[in-house]
Amino acid sequence: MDMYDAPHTERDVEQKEVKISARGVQVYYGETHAIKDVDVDIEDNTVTAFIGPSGCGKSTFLRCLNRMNDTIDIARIEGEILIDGENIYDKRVDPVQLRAKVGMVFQKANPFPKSIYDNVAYGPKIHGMAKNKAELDEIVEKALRRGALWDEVKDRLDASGTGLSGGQQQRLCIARAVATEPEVLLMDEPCSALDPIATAQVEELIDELKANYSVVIVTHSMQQAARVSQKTAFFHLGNLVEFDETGTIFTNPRDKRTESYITGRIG
Ligand SMILES: Nc1ncnc2c1ncn2[C@@H]1O[C@H](COP(=O)(O)OP(=O)(O)OP(=O)(O)O)[C@@H](O)[C@H]1O
Repeated sequence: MDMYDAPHTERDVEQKEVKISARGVQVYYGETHAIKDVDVDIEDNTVTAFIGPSGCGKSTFLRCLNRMNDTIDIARIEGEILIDGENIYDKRVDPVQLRAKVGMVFQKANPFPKSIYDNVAYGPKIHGMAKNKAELDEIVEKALRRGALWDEVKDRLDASGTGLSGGQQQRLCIARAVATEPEVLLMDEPCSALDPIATAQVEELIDELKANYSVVIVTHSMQQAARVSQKTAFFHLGNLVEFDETGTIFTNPRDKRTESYITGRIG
């Protein structure tokens, strides 16, 4: 085979814009050095998976991306994280505004004990996104559609969010997160409490969300990382060991530690 017959190569992989740039990030919890000098560029319109053995720092690093670690007294962060070129740790950045731009979905669905409508309307209300009820209705409908939940709840928007099934609650939390028009969505093991059918629905939704957001997902399931992500970062003992196309990480990793993890020898 000569070069003209060469199969599609990496050059054909579409280059997306960098949304988040981390440089020299260190995180300490008291004496524990949880994240060690991490550099990474996370792209827009891409699902990026963080994988690695328990305690390797995946959630810690995820929480750095919307300053959720600020809420942990003993946590100390060094280095720079830029979103659209702006350092999110700059003193002028308001963490509340930042978290509207960088939404988060947690392991366990945590709807407020309020109606489905109010769960989604809450963020847009506090951020003054709607001038009147009609505009708020529109925002709520759009967010519930983005959360792939609208058809299931449109006739019972006044019912309590906590009365939905686990999978529906998680999609409600995704709808709540997208209602404030974020640009980045962070998901910390969003399917770990869901059954296989609800997991498949949420995974399908994650795939759709990448059209509008940069999505970063922490997962313990390598199958899930392989199914939903285009880029994968492998963490080990606080180090970002390898970051590449998901296909490369799972079929041709460069580092022995990555190989051991994906073949089940560590973790
Ligand atoms: N709030 C905290 N206070 C003190 N230490 C913490 C805190 N959160 C995490 N750590 C420590 O930081 C390290 C990284 O933890 P982290 O939860 O980020 O790992 P992880 O890869 O997400 O783990 P898992 O897969 O088990 O959720 C661990 O040593 C953990 O014990």
